[in-house]
Amino acid sequence: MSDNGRVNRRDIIILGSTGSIGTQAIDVATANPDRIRVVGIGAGGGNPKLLARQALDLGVSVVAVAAATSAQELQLALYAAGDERGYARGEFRLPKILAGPHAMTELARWNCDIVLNAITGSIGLAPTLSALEAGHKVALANKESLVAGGPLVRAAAAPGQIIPVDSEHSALAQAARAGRDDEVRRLIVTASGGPFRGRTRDELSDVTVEQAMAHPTWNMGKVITINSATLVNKGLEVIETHEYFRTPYEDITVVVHPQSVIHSMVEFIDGSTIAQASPPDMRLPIAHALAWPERLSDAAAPVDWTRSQEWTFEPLDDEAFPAVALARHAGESGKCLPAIYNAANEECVAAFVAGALPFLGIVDTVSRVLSDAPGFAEPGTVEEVLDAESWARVRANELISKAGR
Ligand SMILES: NC(=O)C1=CN([C@@H]2O[C@H](COP(=O)(O)OP(=O)(O)OC[C@H]3O[C@@H](n4cnc5c(N)ncnc54)[C@H](OP(=O)(O)O)[C@@H]3O)[C@@H](O)[C@H]2O)C=CC1
Ligand SMILES: CC(=O)[C@@H](O)[C@H](O)COP(=O)(O)O
Ligand SMILES: [Mn+2]
Repeated sequence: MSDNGRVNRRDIIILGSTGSIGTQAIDVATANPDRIRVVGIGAGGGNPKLLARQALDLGVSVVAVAAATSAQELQLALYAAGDERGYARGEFRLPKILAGPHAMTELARWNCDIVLNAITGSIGLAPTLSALEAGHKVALANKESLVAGGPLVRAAAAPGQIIPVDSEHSALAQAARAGRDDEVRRLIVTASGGPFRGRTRDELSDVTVEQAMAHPTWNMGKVITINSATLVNKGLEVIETHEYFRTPYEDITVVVHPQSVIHSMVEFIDGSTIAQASPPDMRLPIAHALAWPERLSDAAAPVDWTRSQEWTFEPLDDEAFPAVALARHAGESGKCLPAIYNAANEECVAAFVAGALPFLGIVDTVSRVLSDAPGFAEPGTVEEVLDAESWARVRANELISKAGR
C-alpha cells in the first residue's frame, strides 16, 4: 500500500513527454495502468500537437510548455485533439495549462508520487531541484542535472530519493544490490563506442551530422546521439556515476562494449563482478525506475539465450576520443568545471548540427573553454551554476565563430 492509500499504483509526472524517453515512459505507463498513472506532462513546446494528443490520451489534469509563446498553440491543439475524438466543446474539460520559463519547475512540484525528468540539457536542473524540494521521488534521465548541479542536487536529495534512468546507472544500481557499499571496489561503465568506433582522429575530420546520428544500438534524441558519437555522453556519464555513487574517479572505468547488452558492472573486493544484461531497450530502466524497488513484468524482452551471440569488450581509444579524459579532468577539478564542460558541449553540438563547426571541433572547443575558465567557486545556488554556464556558452560561441571564419 502506498502512502496515498492506493495499492501499488504510482501517480507520475513526465517532464519531456514528447521526446525519446518521454514517449517510451508513456508506453510503459500505458502497458501497466494498475501500477502507473500519468497525471501531468510537460515539454518544450516544439510539438504542441503531440503534447495535446498525449494529454487527452492519458487524461492528465495538467500540461506544461516551457515556451510561453506555445500556450495558445497548445490550447488550440487540445481543442483540435478533443474534436478528433468527437468531444462536444461544452463537455470537454481542458487540463490546466502552465506555460513559460517557470512552467517545468511548477509542474515538478505538482501533487504526484514520482517526477520523471526526461528533459534534454542542463535546463533540466531547476525542475529536478523543484521536484526534490517538493519531496517527490525523481526518476532521473536528465543526466545534465547531476553534471551541472551535482552539489546542489546532492544537497537537496534525501537518500534514495533519486532513481537513475540512464541505462548505465540503472545497471550499476541493480548490480550494487549484490553487496554492501564498502564491498564495492570499482564501477565499470560500458560504452557502445558510437558510430565511429575504430576510427582514428584523422578519419573523423569530415564526418557529417547524418553519420553522427546513426547510432549503432540505440534510437535516442538528437543531442544524446551526437554526444554518443563524440563520447561526450560517456564523459557526462562518468561524472554522473561519481555523483550518484560517490565513487572516486580512479575507481570508475570505461570499457567499450559495442553490443550494448551489458549496461554496466560492479566489481566487488573479492574479485566478483556483477553485470546487468538486457537487449538495448530504454523501457527496461524506465520501468525499473518507476516501479523501484519492485519490478514490472515484461517491461522489455530479455536476452535470447537460445541464439548464438558474442559480447565483446575493448579499451577506449582516448586519442581519437578525448572526451572522457576531459570529463574526468573536469570532474576531478570540481567547482563549476562539470557545468562548463556540459554547457560548452551543448553550444558546440548545436553549432555542429547547424553546420557551423566540424565534428572534431566539438571536443576541441570544449577543451579550450575548460582551459580558459576563470576560477568559479563550487556552486551553492542555481544562479551560480547559470553564471558559469553563461560564461561557458559565450566563450564557446566566440571560439565557434572564430573557427567558422
Ligand atoms: N533517449 C535515450 O535513450 C536516453 C536519454 N537519456 C537522457 O534523457 C534526457 C532526454 O533525452 P531524449 O529523450 O533522448 O531527448 P529528446 O530530444 O528526444 O526529448 C527531449 C524532451 O525535452 C523537451 N524539452 C526540450 N527543451 C525543454 C525545455 N526547455 N523545457 C521542458 N522540456 C524541454 C522536449 O520537448 P519538445 O518536443 O517540445 O522539444 C522533449 O520532450 C537527456 O538528458 C538524455 O541525455 C539518458 C539515457 C538514454
Ligand atoms: C541508452 C543510454 O543510456 C545512452 O546513454 C547510451 O548509453 C548511449 O550509448 P553510448 O554508450 O554510445 O553513449
Ligand atoms: Mn546512458
